[in-house]
Amino acid sequence: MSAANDPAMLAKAETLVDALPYLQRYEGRTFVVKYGGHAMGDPDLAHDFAQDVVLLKAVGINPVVVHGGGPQIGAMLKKVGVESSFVDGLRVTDKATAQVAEMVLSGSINKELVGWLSGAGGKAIGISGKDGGLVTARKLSRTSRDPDSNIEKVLDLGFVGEPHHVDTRIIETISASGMIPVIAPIAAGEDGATYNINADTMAGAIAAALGAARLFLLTDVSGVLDKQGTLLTDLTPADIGRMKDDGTISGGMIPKLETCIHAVEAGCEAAVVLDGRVPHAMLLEMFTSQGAGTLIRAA
Ligand SMILES: Nc1ncnc2c1ncn2[C@@H]1O[C@H](COP(=O)(O)OP(=O)(O)O)[C@@H](O)[C@H]1O
Ligand SMILES: CC(=O)N[C@@H](CCC(=O)OP(=O)(O)O)C(=O)O
Repeated sequence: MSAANDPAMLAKAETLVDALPYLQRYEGRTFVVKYGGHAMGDPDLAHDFAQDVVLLKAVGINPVVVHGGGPQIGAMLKKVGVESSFVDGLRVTDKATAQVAEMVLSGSINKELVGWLSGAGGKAIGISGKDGGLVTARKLSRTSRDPDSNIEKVLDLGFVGEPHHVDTRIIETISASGMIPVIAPIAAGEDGATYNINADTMAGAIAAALGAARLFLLTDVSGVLDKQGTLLTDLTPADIGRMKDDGTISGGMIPKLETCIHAVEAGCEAAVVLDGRVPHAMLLEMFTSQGAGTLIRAA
C-alpha cells in the first residue's frame, strides 16, 4: 500500500502539521531540560529521551540538558561505606560525599547521557558547572523553624551549593556550534571548594540566565499532585507557597518547585514538571495543545 492510501501514515502527517505552529513559535529558542536520576534507570525511556532531545535540536530549538543522579550517588556512597542523609530533599554533603558526587555526576552519568545522545544521532558535549566558568557556587544557607519552640536555627549542609553567578557563554558556544550541552550539577565556589548542587536548582538557575522559553523538569510522577493525588495542571508561585506550608509538597518536590519559582521570576517563560516515565513526554507537552504535567508561570 502506498503511504498516500495508508490511514496510519496520514495520521502521522497530520500530527506533523499540528506541530507546525509550535515549531514556528519555538524556533531558535532555548529549552532547558532537567533529567532526574530516577528517570535514568530504564534504558528504553533513556533512548526515547535522547531521541526527543536530538529531535528538538534538529528542528531548530536549542536544548540544554542538566542531569541529576541522586540514586546513583546513593548507590556509590553505599558501596564505599559513606553514610548519607537528606534535609528538605538536599543531600548533606561532607568532603568525601562531594568527591563521590562529582565522580558519579561529572564522570559516569554525564558521559552515559552524552553516549545516549550520540547514539540517537546528536552531537553532545558533557561539562559541569566548573567548565568555562559556567556556574560559580556559594554555600547554601538553610534555616529551619523548630515547631515546638518556634526558634529558627541555621542548618549546616556542608558542601551543598547554590548557583551564585551563571556565565552562559560556554552554553551559547556549544549550542551555536550545533551541539547539545549536557551539564552535571557540580560547581566550584569562589573559595575553590567543590559544591554539590541539587540538579533542579542548577537547571533553574541556567534556565533563568538563558531566558529559556521552557524549563522541563522530568521526574518520576505525573506532575505536581494535590493531597488527593490528582494532577494539578497549572500553578503560580503563590499556589506553591501555600502547598509548601500545608505539607502538600515534600521531599525532592520542594527544591524542584522552589527552582520553578526562581526560574519563572528571573527570566524563564515557564517551567513544567513532567513525567519522565511517559515515553516522549516532552514532545507531548511542546507540540500538543493539551500539554502534559504541571505548568508553572509567574502570576
Ligand atoms: N505534591 C507532590 N506531588 C508529586 N510528587 C511529590 C509531591 N510531594 C512530594 N513529592 C515527591 O517528590 C518526588 C520527586 O522529587 P525527586 O525524588 O527529587 O525526583 P527526581 O530525582 O526526579 O528529581 C516524587 O517522587 C514524590 O515522591
Ligand atoms: C545537594 C544535592 O542534593 N545534590 C544532589 C545532586 C544530584 C541530584 O539532584 O539528582 P536527582 O535530580 O536525581 O535527585 C544529590 O547529591 O543527590
